[in-house]
Amino acid sequence: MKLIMAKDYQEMSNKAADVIINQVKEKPNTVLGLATGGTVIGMYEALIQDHQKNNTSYKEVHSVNLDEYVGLEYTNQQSYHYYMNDQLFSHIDIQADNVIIPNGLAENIDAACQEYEKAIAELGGVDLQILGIGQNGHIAFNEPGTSFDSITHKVELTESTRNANMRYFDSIDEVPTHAMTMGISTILKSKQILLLASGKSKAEAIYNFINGEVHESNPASALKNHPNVTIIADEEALSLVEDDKKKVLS
Ligand SMILES: N[C@@H]1[C@@H](O)[C@H](O)[C@@H](COP(=O)(O)O)O[C@@H]1O
Repeated sequence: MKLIMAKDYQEMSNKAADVIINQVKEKPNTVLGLATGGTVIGMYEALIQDHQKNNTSYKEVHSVNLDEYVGLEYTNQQSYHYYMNDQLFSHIDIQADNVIIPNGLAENIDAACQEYEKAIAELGGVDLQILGIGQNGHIAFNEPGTSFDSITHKVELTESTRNANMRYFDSIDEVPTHAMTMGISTILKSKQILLLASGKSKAEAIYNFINGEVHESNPASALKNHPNVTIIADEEALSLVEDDKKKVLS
């Protein structure tokens, strides 16, 4: 596991964008695994700026997203379909047909989960997966206690996650109770993983991830079993991690 330290949110975002840009330049038909949430917005902004300035092209890129709420219309601004179009896809030259996001509106969610897993496999797997981390260590919507063997599945969101995500909704009642998410084993199949964290609210999760043992009570800890993981975190997110630990990892 490698650690790239950043001063603040902006620097974290720029460094993460650079990893993606280099990947896409090296392999134009890259399969990108994308995330939603507040953490990655600055990274998407940096990608858009680079696309406008340097013409980095996403024409041959395929993307798969980590998760989606169950039951939210795609026109709902809080759906991850809406988010991805709004924050990234409508600003770059990625082709609509090359984008897949879990179908949280499917009549049969279990079947849709299986299809999603198959669709990722048919693309040859994810080359570079971007991840945020929840305050309770969740990755995508894999909450504490999720099996490390899990594949794409439907989950009931914990109160802690619904509360953390409430800031995007008008009230807690509007926050969906369920989501569809790539499983932990789906995520671990990615060839390279980039985990981003910014701010004090993530300090404990990052400390537990770096120092804690590998255990299903901490979903992020599964990443320690992966051969190619890079954390990009800012000073606040790293504020609880000991200096020697940071040195060893960077
Ligand atoms: N499902 C998403 C995750 O994919 C995201 O990484 C995490 C952190 O979100 P944020 O970046 O807004 O802190 O929580 C959300 O619930």
